[in-house]
Amino acid sequence: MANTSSAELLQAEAELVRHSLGYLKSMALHSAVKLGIPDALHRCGGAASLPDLLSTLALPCSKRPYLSRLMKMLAVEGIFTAVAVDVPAAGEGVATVPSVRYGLSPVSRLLVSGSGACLSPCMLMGTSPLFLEASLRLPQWFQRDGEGEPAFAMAHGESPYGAAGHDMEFNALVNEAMGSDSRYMAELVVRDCGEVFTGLTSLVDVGGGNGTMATAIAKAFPHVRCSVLDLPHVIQGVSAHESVEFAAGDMMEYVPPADAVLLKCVLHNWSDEDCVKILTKCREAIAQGAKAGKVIIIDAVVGSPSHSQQVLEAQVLMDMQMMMLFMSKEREELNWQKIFMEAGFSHYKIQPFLGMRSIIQLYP
Ligand SMILES: C[S@@+](CC[C@H](N)C(=O)[O-])C[C@H]1O[C@@H](n2cnc3c(N)ncnc32)[C@H](O)[C@@H]1O
Ligand SMILES: COc1cc(-c2oc3cc(O)cc(O)c3c(=O)c2O)cc(OC)c1OC
Repeated sequence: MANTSSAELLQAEAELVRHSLGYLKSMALHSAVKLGIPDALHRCGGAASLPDLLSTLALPCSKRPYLSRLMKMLAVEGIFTAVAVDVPAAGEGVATVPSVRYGLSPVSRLLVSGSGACLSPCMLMGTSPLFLEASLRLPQWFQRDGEGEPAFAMAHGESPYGAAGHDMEFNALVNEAMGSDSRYMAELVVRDCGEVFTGLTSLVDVGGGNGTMATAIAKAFPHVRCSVLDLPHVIQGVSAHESVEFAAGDMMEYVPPADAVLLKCVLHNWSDEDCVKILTKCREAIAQGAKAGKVIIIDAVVGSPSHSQQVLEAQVLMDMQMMMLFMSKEREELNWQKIFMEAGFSHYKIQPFLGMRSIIQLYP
Protein backbone atom coordinates (compact mmCIF):
# COMPACT_ATOMS: atom_id res chain seq x y z
CA MET A 1 0.00 0.00 0.00
CA ALA A 2 2.88 2.31 0.85
CA ASN A 3 4.07 2.52 -2.77
CA THR A 4 0.63 3.04 -4.25
CA SER A 5 -0.87 6.49 -4.50
CA SER A 6 -4.20 7.17 -2.82
CA ALA A 7 -5.71 7.92 -6.24
CA GLU A 8 -4.63 4.48 -7.49
CA LEU A 9 -5.95 2.75 -4.37
CA LEU A 10 -9.33 4.46 -4.64
CA GLN A 11 -9.54 3.66 -8.34
CA ALA A 12 -8.74 0.00 -7.51
CA GLU A 13 -11.48 -0.05 -4.89
CA ALA A 14 -13.99 1.31 -7.41
CA GLU A 15 -12.88 -1.44 -9.84
CA LEU A 16 -13.54 -4.08 -7.16
CA VAL A 17 -17.03 -2.69 -6.48
CA ARG A 18 -17.73 -2.77 -10.25
CA HIS A 19 -16.80 -6.45 -10.33
CA SER A 20 -18.31 -7.65 -7.05
CA LEU A 21 -21.65 -5.98 -7.81
CA GLY A 22 -21.40 -6.74 -11.53
CA TYR A 23 -24.13 -9.40 -11.11
CA LEU A 24 -26.57 -6.53 -10.59
CA LYS A 25 -25.87 -5.45 -14.19
CA SER A 26 -26.98 -8.90 -15.36
CA MET A 27 -30.07 -8.79 -13.16
CA ALA A 28 -30.96 -5.23 -14.19
CA LEU A 29 -30.78 -6.35 -17.83
CA HIS A 30 -32.90 -9.40 -16.94
CA SER A 31 -35.46 -7.09 -15.25
CA ALA A 32 -35.58 -4.71 -18.23
CA VAL A 33 -36.33 -7.61 -20.60
CA LYS A 34 -38.92 -9.14 -18.22
CA LEU A 35 -40.63 -5.74 -17.81
CA GLY A 36 -40.71 -5.26 -21.58
CA ILE A 37 -38.78 -1.96 -21.50
CA PRO A 38 -37.03 -2.32 -24.91
CA ASP A 39 -40.40 -3.04 -26.57
CA ALA A 40 -42.03 -0.13 -24.68
CA LEU A 41 -39.34 2.31 -25.88
CA HIS A 42 -39.72 0.95 -29.41
CA ARG A 43 -43.50 1.55 -29.28
CA CYS A 44 -42.77 5.13 -28.12
CA GLY A 45 -40.71 5.70 -31.29
CA GLY A 46 -37.33 4.68 -29.82
CA ALA A 47 -37.17 7.11 -26.88
CA ALA A 48 -39.45 8.33 -24.07
CA SER A 49 -39.52 10.41 -20.92
CA LEU A 50 -39.89 8.47 -17.68
CA PRO A 51 -43.63 9.39 -17.28
CA ASP A 52 -44.31 8.26 -20.87
CA LEU A 53 -42.37 5.04 -20.32
CA LEU A 54 -44.23 4.42 -17.05
CA SER A 55 -47.59 4.93 -18.75
CA THR A 56 -46.87 1.93 -21.01
CA LEU A 57 -45.58 -0.42 -18.25
CA ALA A 58 -47.92 -2.17 -15.82
CA LEU A 59 -46.05 -1.28 -12.60
CA PRO A 60 -47.79 -0.86 -9.24
CA CYS A 61 -47.82 2.76 -7.96
CA SER A 62 -45.48 1.88 -5.08
CA LYS A 63 -42.72 0.80 -7.48
CA ARG A 64 -43.02 3.54 -10.11
CA PRO A 65 -40.55 5.92 -8.36
CA TYR A 66 -37.83 3.23 -8.56
CA LEU A 67 -37.81 2.79 -12.34
CA SER A 68 -35.51 5.81 -12.78
CA ARG A 69 -32.82 3.95 -10.76
CA LEU A 70 -32.92 0.91 -13.04
CA MET A 71 -32.92 3.11 -16.16
CA LYS A 72 -30.03 5.26 -14.86
CA MET A 73 -27.87 2.20 -14.16
CA LEU A 74 -28.60 0.62 -17.53
CA ALA A 75 -27.91 3.93 -19.30
CA VAL A 76 -24.52 4.22 -17.54
CA GLU A 77 -23.75 0.74 -18.92
CA GLY A 78 -24.75 1.74 -22.47
CA ILE A 79 -27.83 -0.50 -22.61
CA PHE A 80 -30.08 2.57 -23.01
CA THR A 81 -29.32 6.17 -23.98
CA ALA A 82 -30.12 9.02 -21.57
CA VAL A 83 -30.49 12.61 -22.77
CA ALA A 84 -31.10 15.50 -20.37
CA VAL A 85 -34.06 17.67 -21.43
CA ASP A 86 -36.03 20.56 -19.93
CA VAL A 87 -39.77 19.91 -19.76
CA PRO A 88 -42.51 22.53 -19.09
CA ALA A 89 -43.22 22.80 -15.35
CA ALA A 90 -46.72 21.91 -14.19
CA GLY A 91 -47.15 24.63 -11.52
CA GLU A 92 -46.37 28.34 -11.35
CA GLY A 93 -42.89 29.73 -10.72
CA VAL A 94 -40.23 28.05 -12.85
CA ALA A 95 -41.00 27.60 -16.57
CA THR A 96 -39.20 24.27 -17.03
CA VAL A 97 -37.82 21.44 -14.94
CA PRO A 98 -34.87 19.24 -15.88
CA SER A 99 -35.78 15.70 -16.93
CA VAL A 100 -34.28 12.73 -18.82
CA ARG A 101 -35.39 11.01 -22.03
CA TYR A 102 -34.35 7.37 -22.23
CA GLY A 103 -33.87 5.69 -25.58
CA LEU A 104 -32.80 2.53 -27.34
CA SER A 105 -29.05 2.20 -27.93
CA PRO A 106 -27.47 -0.15 -30.53
CA VAL A 107 -27.32 -2.73 -27.70
CA SER A 108 -30.96 -2.55 -26.60
CA ARG A 109 -32.18 -2.44 -30.22
CA LEU A 110 -31.14 -6.12 -30.22
CA LEU A 111 -33.69 -6.70 -27.44
CA VAL A 112 -36.76 -5.44 -29.32
CA SER A 113 -39.07 -8.35 -30.11
CA GLY A 114 -40.65 -8.92 -33.50
CA SER A 115 -37.46 -8.19 -35.45
CA GLY A 116 -35.26 -11.00 -36.87
CA ALA A 117 -32.46 -9.92 -34.55
CA CYS A 118 -34.08 -10.13 -31.10
CA LEU A 119 -31.66 -11.59 -28.55
CA SER A 120 -33.89 -11.17 -25.47
CA PRO A 121 -34.35 -14.96 -25.06
CA CYS A 122 -30.53 -15.33 -24.91
CA MET A 123 -30.43 -12.72 -22.12
CA LEU A 124 -33.09 -14.62 -20.15
CA MET A 125 -31.29 -17.96 -20.61
CA GLY A 126 -27.91 -16.48 -19.57
CA THR A 127 -29.52 -15.10 -16.38
CA SER A 128 -31.83 -18.07 -15.67
CA PRO A 129 -32.04 -19.30 -12.04
CA LEU A 130 -30.64 -22.72 -13.02
CA PHE A 131 -27.51 -21.09 -14.51
CA LEU A 132 -27.13 -18.69 -11.56
CA GLU A 133 -27.45 -21.51 -9.02
CA ALA A 134 -24.78 -23.48 -10.91
CA SER A 135 -22.43 -20.47 -10.82
CA LEU A 136 -22.72 -20.35 -7.00
CA ARG A 137 -21.28 -23.89 -6.93
CA LEU A 138 -18.08 -22.95 -8.75
CA PRO A 139 -15.82 -22.65 -5.65
CA GLN A 140 -17.01 -26.06 -4.39
CA TRP A 141 -16.59 -27.54 -7.89
CA PHE A 142 -12.97 -26.33 -8.07
CA GLN A 143 -12.19 -27.86 -4.69
CA ARG A 144 -13.68 -31.31 -5.48
CA ASP A 145 -11.02 -33.72 -6.84
CA GLY A 146 -11.40 -35.95 -9.93
CA GLU A 147 -12.85 -35.56 -13.45
CA GLY A 148 -16.40 -35.64 -12.11
CA GLU A 149 -19.33 -33.63 -13.31
CA PRO A 150 -19.74 -29.98 -14.32
CA ALA A 151 -20.90 -27.38 -11.75
CA PHE A 152 -24.38 -27.38 -13.36
CA ALA A 153 -24.78 -31.12 -12.70
CA MET A 154 -23.34 -30.68 -9.20
CA ALA A 155 -26.03 -28.09 -8.47
CA HIS A 156 -28.98 -29.81 -10.15
CA GLY A 157 -28.10 -33.52 -10.35
CA GLU A 158 -28.41 -33.53 -14.14
CA SER A 159 -27.12 -31.82 -17.30
CA PRO A 160 -28.87 -28.82 -18.92
CA TYR A 161 -30.28 -31.23 -21.55
CA GLY A 162 -31.54 -33.49 -18.72
CA ALA A 163 -33.20 -30.52 -17.01
CA ALA A 164 -34.78 -29.42 -20.29
CA GLY A 165 -36.24 -32.95 -20.65
CA HIS A 166 -38.69 -32.50 -17.74
CA ASP A 167 -38.69 -28.76 -16.82
CA MET A 168 -40.92 -27.38 -19.57
CA GLU A 169 -40.26 -23.75 -18.64
CA PHE A 170 -36.48 -24.25 -18.87
CA ASN A 171 -36.92 -26.25 -22.09
CA ALA A 172 -38.88 -23.38 -23.66
CA LEU A 173 -36.25 -20.88 -22.46
CA VAL A 174 -33.38 -22.85 -24.02
CA ASN A 175 -35.27 -23.49 -27.29
CA GLU A 176 -36.23 -19.83 -27.63
CA ALA A 177 -32.66 -18.72 -26.86
CA MET A 178 -31.13 -21.12 -29.41
CA GLY A 179 -33.76 -20.12 -31.98
CA SER A 180 -33.13 -16.40 -31.49
CA ASP A 181 -29.34 -16.86 -31.68
CA SER A 182 -29.75 -18.83 -34.93
CA ARG A 183 -32.12 -16.31 -36.55
CA TYR A 184 -29.73 -13.49 -35.66
CA MET A 185 -26.64 -15.32 -36.94
CA ALA A 186 -28.43 -16.58 -40.06
CA GLU A 187 -29.30 -13.01 -41.04
CA LEU A 188 -25.65 -11.92 -40.72
CA VAL A 189 -24.20 -15.03 -42.38
CA VAL A 190 -26.36 -14.74 -45.50
CA ARG A 191 -25.83 -10.96 -45.62
CA ASP A 192 -22.02 -10.89 -45.16
CA CYS A 193 -20.61 -14.36 -45.83
CA GLY A 194 -22.12 -15.27 -49.23
CA GLU A 195 -18.77 -16.28 -50.77
CA VAL A 196 -18.54 -19.17 -48.28
CA PHE A 197 -21.47 -20.84 -50.11
CA THR A 198 -20.33 -20.08 -53.69
CA GLY A 199 -19.99 -23.20 -55.84
CA LEU A 200 -21.71 -25.52 -53.36
CA THR A 201 -24.56 -27.74 -54.53
CA SER A 202 -25.35 -29.41 -51.20
CA LEU A 203 -24.87 -28.69 -47.49
CA VAL A 204 -25.75 -30.60 -44.34
CA ASP A 205 -26.14 -28.63 -41.10
CA VAL A 206 -24.97 -31.11 -38.46
CA GLY A 207 -26.65 -30.46 -35.08
CA GLY A 208 -28.79 -27.99 -37.01
CA GLY A 209 -31.75 -28.21 -34.60
CA ASN A 210 -35.02 -26.94 -36.07
CA GLY A 211 -33.38 -25.87 -39.34
CA THR A 212 -33.37 -22.08 -38.85
CA MET A 213 -29.87 -21.66 -40.30
CA ALA A 214 -30.35 -24.27 -43.07
CA THR A 215 -33.62 -22.61 -44.14
CA ALA A 216 -31.98 -19.17 -44.32
CA ILE A 217 -29.10 -20.58 -46.42
CA ALA A 218 -31.51 -22.45 -48.74
CA LYS A 219 -33.55 -19.27 -49.25
CA ALA A 220 -30.55 -17.00 -49.88
CA PHE A 221 -28.58 -19.47 -52.00
CA PRO A 222 -31.15 -21.54 -53.96
CA HIS A 223 -28.35 -23.45 -55.77
CA VAL A 224 -27.49 -25.15 -52.43
CA ARG A 225 -29.63 -28.18 -51.47
CA CYS A 226 -29.77 -27.98 -47.66
CA SER A 227 -30.44 -30.66 -45.07
CA VAL A 228 -30.24 -30.95 -41.29
CA LEU A 229 -28.90 -33.84 -39.20
CA ASP A 230 -29.91 -33.90 -35.54
CA LEU A 231 -30.88 -36.38 -32.83
CA PRO A 232 -34.19 -38.26 -33.34
CA HIS A 233 -36.07 -36.46 -30.53
CA VAL A 234 -35.11 -33.07 -32.04
CA ILE A 235 -36.09 -34.05 -35.60
CA GLN A 236 -39.42 -35.53 -34.40
CA GLY A 237 -40.46 -32.11 -33.09
CA VAL A 238 -39.66 -30.25 -36.32
CA SER A 239 -42.42 -29.28 -38.74
CA ALA A 240 -41.91 -30.17 -42.42
CA HIS A 241 -40.15 -27.61 -44.63
CA GLU A 242 -40.32 -27.13 -48.40
CA SER A 243 -36.69 -26.18 -48.84
CA VAL A 244 -34.87 -28.29 -46.24
CA GLU A 245 -34.68 -32.04 -45.63
CA PHE A 246 -34.35 -33.42 -42.09
CA ALA A 247 -32.46 -36.58 -41.10
CA ALA A 248 -32.44 -38.15 -37.64
CA GLY A 249 -29.11 -39.61 -36.57
CA ASP A 250 -26.02 -39.45 -34.39
CA MET A 251 -23.14 -37.37 -35.79
CA MET A 252 -20.72 -39.57 -33.82
CA GLU A 253 -21.82 -42.51 -36.01
CA TYR A 254 -22.60 -41.11 -39.46
CA VAL A 255 -22.85 -37.80 -41.32
CA PRO A 256 -24.70 -37.86 -44.69
CA PRO A 257 -22.60 -36.99 -47.79
CA ALA A 258 -22.63 -33.35 -49.03
CA ASP A 259 -20.33 -30.78 -50.66
CA ALA A 260 -20.20 -28.97 -47.32
CA VAL A 261 -20.89 -29.78 -43.69
CA LEU A 262 -21.89 -26.89 -41.39
CA LEU A 263 -21.28 -27.07 -37.63
CA LYS A 264 -22.68 -23.95 -35.96
CA CYS A 265 -22.08 -23.65 -32.22
CA VAL A 266 -21.90 -27.43 -31.88
CA LEU A 267 -18.21 -28.14 -31.17
CA HIS A 268 -18.02 -25.76 -28.17
CA ASN A 269 -20.25 -28.24 -26.31
CA TRP A 270 -17.77 -31.12 -26.78
CA SER A 271 -14.33 -32.20 -25.52
CA ASP A 272 -11.28 -32.12 -27.83
CA GLU A 273 -11.47 -35.94 -28.25
CA ASP A 274 -15.16 -35.82 -29.21
CA CYS A 275 -14.49 -32.91 -31.63
CA VAL A 276 -11.87 -35.08 -33.40
CA LYS A 277 -14.46 -37.89 -33.72
CA ILE A 278 -17.18 -35.55 -35.04
CA LEU A 279 -14.84 -33.85 -37.51
CA THR A 280 -13.54 -37.22 -38.76
CA LYS A 281 -17.14 -38.20 -39.62
CA CYS A 282 -17.61 -34.81 -41.33
CA ARG A 283 -14.40 -35.30 -43.38
CA GLU A 284 -15.68 -38.70 -44.54
CA ALA A 285 -19.02 -37.08 -45.52
CA ILE A 286 -17.44 -34.41 -47.76
CA ALA A 287 -15.03 -36.91 -49.35
CA GLN A 288 -17.93 -38.81 -50.92
CA GLY A 289 -19.12 -36.06 -53.27
CA ALA A 290 -17.78 -35.22 -56.75
CA LYS A 291 -16.18 -31.99 -55.47
CA ALA A 292 -13.40 -31.51 -52.96
CA GLY A 293 -15.69 -30.36 -50.19
CA LYS A 294 -15.23 -28.40 -46.98
CA VAL A 295 -16.43 -28.20 -43.40
CA ILE A 296 -17.76 -24.80 -42.28
CA ILE A 297 -17.50 -24.17 -38.53
CA ILE A 298 -19.19 -21.20 -36.85
CA ASP A 299 -17.78 -20.90 -33.33
CA ALA A 300 -15.53 -18.66 -31.25
CA VAL A 301 -11.80 -18.38 -31.91
CA VAL A 302 -10.76 -16.84 -28.59
CA GLY A 303 -8.22 -14.03 -28.59
CA SER A 304 -7.97 -13.31 -32.32
CA PRO A 305 -5.87 -10.10 -32.62
CA SER A 306 -8.54 -8.36 -34.70
CA HIS A 307 -11.06 -8.58 -31.85
CA SER A 308 -11.93 -5.75 -29.45
CA GLN A 309 -11.62 -5.98 -25.65
CA GLN A 310 -15.45 -6.35 -25.46
CA VAL A 311 -15.38 -9.33 -27.84
CA LEU A 312 -12.57 -10.95 -25.82
CA GLU A 313 -14.58 -10.40 -22.63
CA ALA A 314 -17.69 -11.96 -24.24
CA GLN A 315 -15.60 -14.95 -25.38
CA VAL A 316 -14.03 -15.64 -21.98
CA LEU A 317 -17.45 -15.31 -20.29
CA MET A 318 -18.91 -17.82 -22.77
CA ASP A 319 -15.90 -20.07 -22.04
CA MET A 320 -16.67 -19.95 -18.30
CA GLN A 321 -20.29 -20.74 -19.10
CA MET A 322 -19.27 -23.78 -21.20
CA MET A 323 -17.02 -25.00 -18.36
CA MET A 324 -19.81 -24.57 -15.82
CA LEU A 325 -22.51 -26.23 -17.94
CA PHE A 326 -20.70 -28.98 -19.85
CA MET A 327 -17.01 -28.88 -18.85
CA SER A 328 -16.48 -27.96 -22.51
CA LYS A 329 -14.84 -24.78 -23.81
CA GLU A 330 -14.39 -21.97 -26.29
CA ARG A 331 -11.08 -22.49 -28.15
CA GLU A 332 -8.04 -20.48 -29.20
CA GLU A 333 -6.64 -20.95 -32.71
CA LEU A 334 -3.81 -23.30 -31.60
CA ASN A 335 -6.34 -25.54 -29.86
CA TRP A 336 -8.52 -25.65 -33.01
CA GLN A 337 -5.47 -26.34 -35.19
CA LYS A 338 -4.50 -29.43 -33.15
CA ILE A 339 -8.06 -30.82 -33.41
CA PHE A 340 -8.20 -30.18 -37.18
CA MET A 341 -4.89 -31.93 -37.83
CA GLU A 342 -5.86 -34.93 -35.65
CA ALA A 343 -9.13 -35.24 -37.60
CA GLY A 344 -7.13 -35.50 -40.85
CA PHE A 345 -7.64 -32.03 -42.35
CA SER A 346 -4.74 -30.35 -44.17
CA HIS A 347 -5.57 -26.63 -43.99
CA TYR A 348 -8.10 -24.09 -42.77
CA LYS A 349 -9.08 -20.43 -43.10
CA ILE A 350 -10.46 -18.32 -40.23
CA GLN A 351 -12.61 -15.26 -40.97
CA PRO A 352 -13.41 -13.26 -37.81
CA PHE A 353 -16.60 -11.80 -39.38
CA LEU A 354 -19.13 -12.55 -36.72
CA GLY A 355 -18.28 -10.64 -33.53
CA MET A 356 -17.45 -13.13 -30.81
CA ARG A 357 -17.71 -15.95 -33.37
CA SER A 358 -15.71 -16.69 -36.52
CA ILE A 359 -16.29 -18.68 -39.69
CA ILE A 360 -13.66 -21.40 -40.07
CA GLN A 361 -13.46 -23.17 -43.44
CA LEU A 362 -11.75 -26.51 -43.15
CA TYR A 363 -10.30 -28.49 -46.09
CA PRO A 364 -9.20 -32.15 -46.37
C1 LIG B 1 -25.74 -25.99 -29.20
S1 LIG B 1 -26.98 -26.69 -30.16
C2 LIG B 1 -26.65 -25.87 -31.68
C3 LIG B 1 -27.84 -25.87 -32.54
C4 LIG B 1 -27.65 -25.05 -33.82
N1 LIG B 1 -26.54 -25.50 -34.62
C5 LIG B 1 -27.53 -23.60 -33.45
O1 LIG B 1 -26.49 -23.02 -33.61
O2 LIG B 1 -28.54 -23.03 -32.97
C6 LIG B 1 -26.32 -28.31 -30.45
C7 LIG B 1 -27.17 -29.19 -31.34
O3 LIG B 1 -26.49 -30.43 -31.52
C8 LIG B 1 -27.44 -31.48 -31.46
N2 LIG B 1 -26.76 -32.73 -31.12
C9 LIG B 1 -26.24 -33.08 -29.91
N3 LIG B 1 -25.68 -34.30 -29.99
C10 LIG B 1 -25.85 -34.73 -31.27
C11 LIG B 1 -25.49 -35.92 -31.97
N4 LIG B 1 -24.84 -36.90 -31.35
N5 LIG B 1 -25.81 -36.03 -33.28
C12 LIG B 1 -26.48 -35.03 -33.91
N6 LIG B 1 -26.85 -33.88 -33.30
C13 LIG B 1 -26.53 -33.73 -32.01
C14 LIG B 1 -28.39 -31.01 -30.38
O4 LIG B 1 -29.61 -31.72 -30.43
C15 LIG B 1 -28.52 -29.53 -30.73
O5 LIG B 1 -29.53 -29.31 -31.68
C1 LIG C 1 -25.56 -21.19 -29.83
O1 LIG C 1 -25.01 -22.07 -28.91
C2 LIG C 1 -25.06 -21.65 -27.60
C3 LIG C 1 -25.28 -20.34 -27.20
C4 LIG C 1 -25.32 -20.04 -25.85
C5 LIG C 1 -25.55 -18.66 -25.41
O2 LIG C 1 -25.67 -17.76 -26.38
C6 LIG C 1 -25.82 -16.46 -26.06
C7 LIG C 1 -25.93 -15.56 -27.12
C8 LIG C 1 -26.07 -14.22 -26.84
O3 LIG C 1 -26.22 -13.36 -27.85
C9 LIG C 1 -26.10 -13.76 -25.54
C10 LIG C 1 -26.00 -14.65 -24.48
O4 LIG C 1 -26.03 -14.20 -23.22
C11 LIG C 1 -25.86 -16.01 -24.73
C12 LIG C 1 -25.76 -16.96 -23.68
O5 LIG C 1 -25.79 -16.64 -22.47
C13 LIG C 1 -25.60 -18.29 -24.06
O6 LIG C 1 -25.54 -19.21 -23.11
C14 LIG C 1 -25.14 -21.05 -24.93
C15 LIG C 1 -24.95 -22.33 -25.34
O7 LIG C 1 -24.76 -23.36 -24.46
C16 LIG C 1 -25.12 -23.06 -23.16
C17 LIG C 1 -24.90 -22.65 -26.68
O8 LIG C 1 -24.70 -23.95 -27.08
C18 LIG C 1 -25.63 -24.86 -26.57
